[in-house]
Amino acid sequence: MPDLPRTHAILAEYAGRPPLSVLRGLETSARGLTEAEAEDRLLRQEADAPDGGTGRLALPRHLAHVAADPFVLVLVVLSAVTAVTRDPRGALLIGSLAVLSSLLRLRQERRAGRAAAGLRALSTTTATVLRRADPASPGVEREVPVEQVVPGDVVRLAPGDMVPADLRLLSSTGLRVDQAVLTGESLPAAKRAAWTGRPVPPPGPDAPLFDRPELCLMGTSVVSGAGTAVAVATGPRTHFAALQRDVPRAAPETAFDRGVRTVTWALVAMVAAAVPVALLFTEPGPTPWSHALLFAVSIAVALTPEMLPLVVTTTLARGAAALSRRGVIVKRLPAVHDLGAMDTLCADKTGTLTLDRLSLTSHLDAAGEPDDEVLRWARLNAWFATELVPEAAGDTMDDALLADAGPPPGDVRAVDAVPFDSDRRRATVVLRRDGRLGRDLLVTKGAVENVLPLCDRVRTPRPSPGTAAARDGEGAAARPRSWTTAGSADVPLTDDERDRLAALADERSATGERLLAVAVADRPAARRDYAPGDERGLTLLGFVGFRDEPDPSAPAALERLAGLGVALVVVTGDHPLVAVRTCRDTGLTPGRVVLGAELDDLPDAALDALLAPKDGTAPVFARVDPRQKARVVGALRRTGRTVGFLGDGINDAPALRAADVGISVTGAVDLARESADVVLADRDLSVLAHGITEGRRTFGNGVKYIRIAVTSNLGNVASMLAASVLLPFMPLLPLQVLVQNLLFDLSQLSLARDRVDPADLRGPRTFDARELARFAAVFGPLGALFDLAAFGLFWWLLEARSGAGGEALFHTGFLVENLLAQALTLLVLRGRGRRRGAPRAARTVVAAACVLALTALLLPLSPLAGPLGLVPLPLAAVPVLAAVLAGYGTTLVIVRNRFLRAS
Ligand SMILES: Nc1ncnc2c1ncn2[C@@H]1O[C@H](COP(=O)(O)OP(=O)(O)OP(=O)(O)O)[C@@H](O)[C@H]1O
Repeated sequence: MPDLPRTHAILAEYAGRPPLSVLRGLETSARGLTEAEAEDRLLRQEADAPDGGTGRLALPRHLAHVAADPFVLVLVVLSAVTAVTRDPRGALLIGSLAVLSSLLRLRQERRAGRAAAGLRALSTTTATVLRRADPASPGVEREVPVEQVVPGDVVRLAPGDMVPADLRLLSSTGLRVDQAVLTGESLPAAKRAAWTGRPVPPPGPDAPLFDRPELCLMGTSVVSGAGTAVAVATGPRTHFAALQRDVPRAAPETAFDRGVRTVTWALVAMVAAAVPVALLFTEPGPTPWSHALLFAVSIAVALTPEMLPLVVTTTLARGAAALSRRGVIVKRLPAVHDLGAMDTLCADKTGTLTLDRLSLTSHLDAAGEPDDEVLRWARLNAWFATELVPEAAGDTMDDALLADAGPPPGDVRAVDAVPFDSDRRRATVVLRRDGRLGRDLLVTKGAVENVLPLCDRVRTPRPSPGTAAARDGEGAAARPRSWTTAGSADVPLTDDERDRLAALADERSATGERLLAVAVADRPAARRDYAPGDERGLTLLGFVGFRDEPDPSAPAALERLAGLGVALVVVTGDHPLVAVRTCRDTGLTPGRVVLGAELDDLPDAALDALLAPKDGTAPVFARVDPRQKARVVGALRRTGRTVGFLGDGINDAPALRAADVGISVTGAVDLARESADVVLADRDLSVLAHGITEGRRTFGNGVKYIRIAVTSNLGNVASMLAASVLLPFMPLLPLQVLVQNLLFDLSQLSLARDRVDPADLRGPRTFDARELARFAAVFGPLGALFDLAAFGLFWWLLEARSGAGGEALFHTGFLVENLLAQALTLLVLRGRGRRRGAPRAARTVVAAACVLALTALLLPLSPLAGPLGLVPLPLAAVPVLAAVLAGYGTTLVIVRNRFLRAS
């Protein structure tokens, strides 16, 4: 794969050349590649990819990764030490354990990987390319998965698109690209294809490529405007891929990662402490030094829940599969858990609290009276904005404006646009009309606060508006009566008038109406591209109003979320009064309303204080831009919350990435879906509630495994250490410790399929290392106590003191008792008990416990008994085992119930 200087050189070569020369160099045309050429290039591209284009780890590399696991390495070392101590059979068995556990993990991870890839494929990002059936045919737009874009493809860019390759622009309108992934710069950069006719010097080897206006690099995304470009480099050959290889960036840590890290470190500390303690305990007496070391290391292994990665992957994969059946696609497996851990959901209001079906409700002049003229200008703006930038952002408003409108008059055309974006909250088109040589007319519509300050004149109301227009018979999209803004009707905008207009807008917003201001400016035609700086000196014409009805299902869904312990924080780009009204209409009690502009002046500490939960209300953030949305999410996380962000727009992407779990919807723009961890088939809060419950179920079973494994291992190790002090020989051979550990771990894999107590689904759940420690501190010693009781009984009853045969008997008795006790532990500690309303254990768990118990009883009679150093138990052992286990089972249930009552 090319390195960074090489990708730089390839792009630099194409950057300075005229478009035609670029197309020739890539052996393509402005009408795109033919299907056959594209297929040919794709085959070559896939053959070239290190993973064969699957995106998954190749088998040998995956195997190497699994084999490098610390626990496997410990087993390998143990096997080597055993071989050195002249026990080849033991060495072979330990070696087989290493191979078995690696293969098991490999199989499970590949299965989970396949399932996750399948789920990701359900929400793939696509690119729009031009392809031709044959060289003579015209280019036709086709949506293809991003991985199928090949060099030479002509790509169309629209707002919300991820740039699918390294591209050289051929044409563009108001294109602005977010390059934060490459530059860290949050403000979008303007891109243009402009070719001056003279070759531009290519960028030097140190000049950053993202500075070049004619290059759009993979990894960046389109914020506004449109463009057509040709792909120069794709996939692993892009500048972004080379950059990643050079400086791999760690993904931000999620709630799930944090939890696993805490538990893992706690266990590593315990293991590290166990080895010297075990050595200390085994040193005296006749035990050879090498055996003592072996025993110490096997104790360390016994303490480690080595199946943790496997159990976690299995439970998550099962959770993800269950979610996909309910229309929730998980793109990153740990997001299943993060969904369950979420305690705060940030969402905008459109489509979450409202139906997202905007309808046009009013068109008013500056006095607040109905005026068709205003509607005509607003429609011209919407029509041409959509024409120039086909998938323009904020198109729900444009759609509503154009719903019953015909085409604009034939003598009007758009020459340029400064497209909508969430920072400016307005859209401008530049129109020319036949016969008006040398004049451009700017038509701007946008949020009242973002348009009014750009106006210095206002068109005064006309008498009996609407009637004249109706008589024109030109239809709603016809040319407005007065094309120029000059004339007696336009007067300078005074401060008093500004205040009055703002008050008028507030009054209507308070009813929930979403208002856009409409303004125009007549100028001498410009000979360059228009930019946001040209939106000034406008004449305000009036307003258009829309309504987005509250979603009738929202109150019930919000109640369900509240019942699950998830608080909603509304974060919207809309007007504060509209936001408050919508909250009230859906049964939410809005707390303090914070505007985006206020947010910028608020230091972190003040923001954190503002976010602290107060009297059941949550603050509402209104008129916030994309960066401010992300800041709110970051602040919530800082205050210890686990935050989900639900959004579908370009303006939501930074917040989706900043959240613990970014949630988007199938119909969202590519950028939003790409930035999300979870994609919902429908933007429906009750679907999300299902997702949260499933996440908690998954988490609940993972936690069960960790609790039971840590507790039981801790108990075992304690009893073995105690026994090694009391006995003149090791209580279990190292190999026996490992076999016992492996059998128990295998049985615990069944927990991935267990039922979960309803109590565990009620609130947000995260790993709680302290709770885990308390649990282990109570149940670990309890297990050890009964193990020691079994020792005592075996000691006297089996007369284990008498010679080597006695040792083997003791080992066998201890191993069998231990495994049977673990089967009981599995069944008892998995839940809260039937009397507390907990569901019965799943059949798989019961079966696993039975298999474990049967294996324990049959192992000493099997052919494996010899290599494992086991002997058949005498009949006298049966009552001992029965008494100890009956006592253990009963005590375990009693203590569990007490423990649960106390916690
Ligand atoms: N097509 C458009 N043309 C002009 N102005 C628009 C257009 N779409 C939206 N606006 C203005 O920009 C504001 C912010 O829009 P943005 O898309 O950031 O958030 P929103 O859709 O209003 O709110 P929400 O966050 O609830 O989805 C809108 O409230 C509106 O005033």
